[in-house]
Amino acid sequence: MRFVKGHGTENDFVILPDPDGALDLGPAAVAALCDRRAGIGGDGVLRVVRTKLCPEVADQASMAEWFMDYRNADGSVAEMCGNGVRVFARYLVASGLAAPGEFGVATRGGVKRVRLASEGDVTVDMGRPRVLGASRTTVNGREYHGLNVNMGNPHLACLIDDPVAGLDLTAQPGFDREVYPDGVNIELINPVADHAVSMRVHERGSGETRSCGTGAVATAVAAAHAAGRSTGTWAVHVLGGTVTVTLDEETSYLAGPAVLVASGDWPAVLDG
Ligand SMILES: N[C@@H](CCC[C@H](N)C(=O)O)C(=O)O
Repeated sequence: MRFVKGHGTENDFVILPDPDGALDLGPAAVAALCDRRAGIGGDGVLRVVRTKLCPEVADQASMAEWFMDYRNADGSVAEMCGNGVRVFARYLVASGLAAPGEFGVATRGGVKRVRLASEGDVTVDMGRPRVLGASRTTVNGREYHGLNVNMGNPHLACLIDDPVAGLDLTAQPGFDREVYPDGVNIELINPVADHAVSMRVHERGSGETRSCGTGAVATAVAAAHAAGRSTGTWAVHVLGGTVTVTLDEETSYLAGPAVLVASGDWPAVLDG
């Protein structure tokens, strides 16, 4: 199996080209690939497969040739991955499967339009965030309150007073299972300037990651909400860099770097 490794602000992925849908990718194989000591290592897997070959998204085939089949590091399936779709687009262009410019990518959360040149930032139209009320989390015994934001996948975005730099997100934070029956991605946020925030994230299925694109949009939504706004552009500083989120009346945009760093075979095929 060929693989390519890439990341968006250090939210890192193993990309598996599978144009004809030949791979049988179970949770155990995904977890083995993502293992940082015994595998390649990653926060998730992006399988690259023709949309029309996948019954779960075949209705998107007329709008998007390629389906981003996203899996978390523990092998679970998620609806969307904002950094993943940007890295996926970078891979499509770099491998000649798509031309630079603007095109659609099929995801379990619907078609996402991406915009990129051969180099530079990748921007994705993330759709309209759905704000579903308030909820709370417990991190190392401290309770934090935040906004339930759905980006196709579930988020709890909490503005907090403690500096995010000092948080320990090693353990699974507590959350309300009635609000989030399928689990949740949890963002903890400090405003650092006007329209700029620092964010740490604990992702469903992957643990703490160094960035999360859907989480960055949820973060901007929570920051805007706290400021009594619904539109504007926010810089979201994460452990792996900075992404930019723009909210307008209709939709949201996520922009930032997306790079490919290596390729190889799994399991290793060695000469000699
Ligand atoms: N890192 C991603 C989100 C990946 C999916 C998430 N862990 C979930 O289970 O919903 C992003 O950049 O959005």
